[in-house]
Amino acid sequence: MKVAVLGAAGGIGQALALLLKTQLPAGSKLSLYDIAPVTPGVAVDLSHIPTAVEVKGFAGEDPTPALEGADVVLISAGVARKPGMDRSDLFNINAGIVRNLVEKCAATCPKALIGIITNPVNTTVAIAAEVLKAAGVYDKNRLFGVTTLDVIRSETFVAEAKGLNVADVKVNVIGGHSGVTILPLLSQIEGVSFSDEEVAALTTRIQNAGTEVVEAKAGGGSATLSMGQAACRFGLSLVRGLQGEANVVECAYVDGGSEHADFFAQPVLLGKKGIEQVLAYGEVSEFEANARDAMLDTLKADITLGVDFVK
Ligand SMILES: NC(=O)c1ccc[n+]([C@@H]2O[C@H](COP(=O)([O-])OP(=O)(O)OC[C@H]3O[C@@H](n4cnc5c(N)ncnc54)[C@H](O)[C@@H]3O)[C@@H](O)[C@H]2O)c1
Ligand SMILES: O=C(O)C[C@H](O)C(=O)O
Repeated sequence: MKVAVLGAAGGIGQALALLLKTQLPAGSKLSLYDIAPVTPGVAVDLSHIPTAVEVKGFAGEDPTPALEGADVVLISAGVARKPGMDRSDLFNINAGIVRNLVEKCAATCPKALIGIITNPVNTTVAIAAEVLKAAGVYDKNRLFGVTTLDVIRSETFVAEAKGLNVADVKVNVIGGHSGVTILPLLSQIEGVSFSDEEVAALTTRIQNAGTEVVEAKAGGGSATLSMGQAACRFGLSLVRGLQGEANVVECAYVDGGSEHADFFAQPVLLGKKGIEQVLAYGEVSEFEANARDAMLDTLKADITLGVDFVK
């Protein structure tokens, strides 16, 4: 199994690469690419960790050597937010970066599963889909917006608020990955109940958690370590699915035939070809149904921006 990380010298990329080096199955290959010249050095550094995962690093303008034979490509290349910015403010720079990198994926590893981390995810995933379509290699079951950070934040915050063992808390997060488009389905969590005030406060905290980190880092970037962990969890789930493990389910932002929008985050069953089955997200409360319906204009506009960028 070969996993490529594009943007591997960045805050997320290095954390993710470290976690993958220590957690990918024995015999895997880890391929690191970034325009930053330090990238081969990041690979040398990681290669001294005693695990049976081979690491190679590539820098420069062309990611092709890093992508050859890749089964999974995780893309975190691009710029991150600073205080006062919205994720959509990253579009001008990151749209072109994602387009160019996905063009290379289409040419070099068209069957790879691609996970897009680069913001604004609601839009960059639509860009990736259009690029793959233009290259004639689009398979909606192989493209994912990585929204796992919203899931792990929800699980952490709920466990904290209710005094639960976080390992026992599972939360579906649907919609997209920005502001009101992030919708944790708190009503579905087993064994807990929330007041209306608690639901409103927790939902807002989860939706604003990225901003919480951006402000705490005070100009030094956005979430990198928690995102590294989230991307590692998601990447390992993709690998487990490819290896034929049963019942691997993650929420992700996908082209899953949703009635709500062309791309929508919801649970998916992962398998040997990527998405095996898009799963229903289940019953929602009145609060959640209203929040879901209220997000759709924003989500659809984000998607259209991405489609129009490529067309
Ligand atoms: N999906 C999520 O939940 C989530 C969470 C956190 C951050 N993000 C996003 O991830 C992205 C990366 O964040 P970060 O904190 O790692 O940023 P960072 O600035 O630390 O790292 C970005 C890396 O991308 C590299 N890069 C830039 N252009 C490139 C190109 N054309 N080809 C290859 N590499 C290139 C840079 O050299 C840098 O090493 C941002 O867009 C951020 O908003 C997404
Ligand atoms: O908030 C950001 O800009 C980064 C990321 O999308 C996050 O949710 O932490």
